Amino acid sequence: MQNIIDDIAAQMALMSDKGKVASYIPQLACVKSDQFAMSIALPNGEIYNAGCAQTLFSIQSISKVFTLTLALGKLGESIWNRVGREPSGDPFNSIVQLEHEQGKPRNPFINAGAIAIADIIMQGHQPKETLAEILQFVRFVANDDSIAIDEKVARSEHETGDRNASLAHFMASFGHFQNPVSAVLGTYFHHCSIAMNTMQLATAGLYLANNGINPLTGYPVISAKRAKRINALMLMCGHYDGSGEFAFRVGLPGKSGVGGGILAIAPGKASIAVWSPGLDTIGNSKLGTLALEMLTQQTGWSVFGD
Ligand SMILES: NC(=O)CC[C@H](N)C(=O)O
Repeated sequence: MQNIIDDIAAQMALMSDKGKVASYIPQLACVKSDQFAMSIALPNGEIYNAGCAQTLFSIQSISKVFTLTLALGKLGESIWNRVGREPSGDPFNSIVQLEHEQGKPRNPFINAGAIAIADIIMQGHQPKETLAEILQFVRFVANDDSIAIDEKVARSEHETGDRNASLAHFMASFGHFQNPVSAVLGTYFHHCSIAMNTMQLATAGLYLANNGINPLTGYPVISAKRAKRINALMLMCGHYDGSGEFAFRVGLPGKSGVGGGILAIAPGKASIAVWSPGLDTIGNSKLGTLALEMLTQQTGWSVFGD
């Protein structure tokens, strides 16, 4: 396994087109695009790393996997009254479907869906309390208490968050929100700004690769059925309008973030985190996707077979 990921990292270093770093969140535009990291965590506790696997990056939309898990834990299946379970086929920050579909976002991984999930989790509490709960959960599954929010990124998102504010206000206009829009947005911007490295992220995803149980601690995080369903959503919706392409090339449930990270789950086999900040035109990590494609080709881990 170490040879496989060392080889992938070496090949990535040779790529001339590493994609473009996100610039609509100014703080993310400062990140150097020539960085690459990959970590593969196995349910038996082994972890394999290549590249700058200790460098922290902004997990952005990957946080939506953790907030979805929390929301399901708090409110169970009733969350599906507020958020759908279908791929959107539209960009992550699109507003168009909301008008035709009574303010109900297609899925929990597009921005509108994740903002609705933030509202669901808050249950009348302040953003600070909700964020403490989200962080506590991420630290628990990553088995690492040092994980924190990057306040600079959160502020940067807030200052340039007109599109997300539009989505939130538009949904609120249908009477769906239970908390003030500004508080929901504050929660959303901050959970997107959690900073992690690939080692922490791969470890955090292990419960999804291991039937809902964190193999490092032995704690059941969620039921096996719920883990299966979250993986299904990641496969269908985790890369927005690039989800079909990701399934075609990589063949794993995966969730991308505009910070250049991807969390991919090979059920029963591994949790994989990859980071390379340069993005493709859809907003998914260019080299991250390529690295995962190489990995599934070499390991036969695609859920669709060799
Ligand atoms: N694709 C992403 O990672 C988007 C998340 C980012 N925080 C946003 O709201 O735009």
